[in-house]
Amino acid sequence: MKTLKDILYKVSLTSTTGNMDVEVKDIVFDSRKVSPGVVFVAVPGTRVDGHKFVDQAIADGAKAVVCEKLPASLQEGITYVEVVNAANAMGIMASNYYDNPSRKLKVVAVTGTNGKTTCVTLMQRLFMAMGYDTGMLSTVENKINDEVIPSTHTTPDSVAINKLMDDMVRQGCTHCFMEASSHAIVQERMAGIVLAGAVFTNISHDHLDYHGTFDEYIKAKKKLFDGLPSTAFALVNADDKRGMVMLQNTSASKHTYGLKYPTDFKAKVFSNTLQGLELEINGRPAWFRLIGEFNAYNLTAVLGAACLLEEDEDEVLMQLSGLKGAQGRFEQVVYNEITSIVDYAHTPDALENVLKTIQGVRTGVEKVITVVGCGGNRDAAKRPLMAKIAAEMSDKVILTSDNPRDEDPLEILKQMEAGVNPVAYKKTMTIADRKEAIKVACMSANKGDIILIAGKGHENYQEIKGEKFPFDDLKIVTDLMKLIHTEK
Ligand SMILES: CC(=O)N[C@H]1[C@@H](OP(=O)(O)OP(=O)(O)OC[C@H]2O[C@@H](n3ccc(=O)[nH]c3=O)[C@H](O)[C@@H]2O)O[C@H](CO)[C@@H](O)[C@@H]1O[C@H](C)C(=O)N[C@@H](C)C(=O)N[C@H](CCC(=O)O)C(=O)O
Ligand SMILES: Nc1ncnc2c1ncn2[C@@H]1O[C@H](COP(=O)(O)OP(=O)(O)OP(=O)(O)O)[C@@H](O)[C@H]1O
Ligand SMILES: N[C@H](CCC[C@H](N)C(=O)O)C(=O)O
Ligand SMILES: [Mg+2]
Repeated sequence: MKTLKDILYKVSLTSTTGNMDVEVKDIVFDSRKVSPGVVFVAVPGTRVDGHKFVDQAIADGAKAVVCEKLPASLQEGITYVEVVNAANAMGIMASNYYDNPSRKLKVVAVTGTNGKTTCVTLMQRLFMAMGYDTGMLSTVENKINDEVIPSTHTTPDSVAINKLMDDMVRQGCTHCFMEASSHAIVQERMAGIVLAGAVFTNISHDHLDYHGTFDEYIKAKKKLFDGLPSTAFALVNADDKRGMVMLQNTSASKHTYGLKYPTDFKAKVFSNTLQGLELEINGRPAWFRLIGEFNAYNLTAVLGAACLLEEDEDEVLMQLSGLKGAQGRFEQVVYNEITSIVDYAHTPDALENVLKTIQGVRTGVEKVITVVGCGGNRDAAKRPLMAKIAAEMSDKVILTSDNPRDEDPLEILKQMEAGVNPVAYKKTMTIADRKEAIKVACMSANKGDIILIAGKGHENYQEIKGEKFPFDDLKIVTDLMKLIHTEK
């Protein structure tokens, strides 16, 4: 078992009081999960300050406390460690506790507003297809080879990341592909993780509720690149205005990908249909099962990362060509010649891209019917924008609920409606009940039409006031289509 001194290696300390040789049973940052013998780390949060729970943690058996501010009175027999940044210290401690598993793997992190899950899913499947044992940390699921470990966040907390990576090492994995959300970067969930590479997909409007300004949001993404070691690669989308910004202060080797400018990894779209994408990628023609120009970016990023990990380009392209996209990303069900698409587009940029793709592949006079909502307790500024885009780019729009959480669904919908241009009122309606909204979309569709159900993708719940009720867009639309469109 490791001692407190062992796991504090490389943490910036302000002061220590008590026995540093105390054995550590676990690292815990939630007082409600404390058991005897653990180290409790007090982290200032967005709702409460973890320092408030130090006494509770000790009462429940914590042997040591790591904090940014010492309590007014210290208890006998407890070790107190004062640090500059508790979340950062916790990441380093977690890495030490698990013997730095990220150093035993090639870890590639993908950041950006959209495309992270798609990229890491493709990367993990690609490396599995090429014969490697690999792990993945993503929004949809965490994986160690084929074993699925349910995911609670896009990027787990630092203790969970290290535990998962330790399991990956134990199971013989050589690579781990992970999403780096901006929340995780700001909250130091990846402190102590050694990366072999980082990829930037794009940045657009999201999470301003959390970051405050767009500049702060950009800074959060950039921090990932600023912290890369010189042994790592940094691969960025050169077509995104902020791609080069990410490279400004990195010590890593710098690489670009894109569709528009000369880049290290470059693609051109030959054709884009509901069956797949035909690209010229790094000068070679190749066919892929994914749909939409945005996926041409994702595929090029994946090709780039694999080449920078020194894989053979021909082999990569051959394997990549056979792969399916991630669950809930442009998933299609065709019933009675009506195509229903479930997609996780939950930002204005993603919604616009998906609708552009649909507009690009429609062949005739068929209608595009969009069902979309915006999450509660999340960035409110995207609500009118998403409704505006949906109304402008569809023939019929049904605004509905998407995880209202603690907010009033009707209030969220009012904010969405405010973005709809009056000329589009006629084709827009609001139905708060998401199942009812999908049903009306199915009833309005005729042969050839395309229904887009956006925002929830793989999610199998609707979160209302702290409770998650079962809800699965794909299953609901499939059942409703059969019910409504089976010819009698
Ligand atoms: C806004 C946000 O990111 N919150 C995360 C944050 O919680 P918080 O700062 O609100 O914590 P808090 O409730 O204020 O508590 C502060 C500290 O006191 C501790 N505490 C609290 C209560 C108590 O009784 N005892 C106790 O010890 C808490 O464990 C915590 O350490 O730290 C927690 C522990 O790591 C996270 O679980 C939590 O994620 C919440 C659930 C969440 O919804 N996060 C989302 C926004 C998120 O992280 N999303 C990104 C993806 C976004 C994207 O699409 O790009 C993700 O990576 O998943
Ligand atoms: N490269 C891209 N550029 C723009 N939009 C994209 C891109 N890739 C995917 N999208 C759109 O964004 C949606 C979310 O994609 P994905 O889940 O891969 O992103 P993510 O970054 O992991 O999102 P999250 O932050 O919620 O985890 C997709 O359903 C699709 O509509
Ligand atoms: N990772 C994103 C997912 C949003 C998905 C959407 N369905 C919602 O609930 O708002 C978030 O937590 O903001
Ligand atoms: Mg994701």
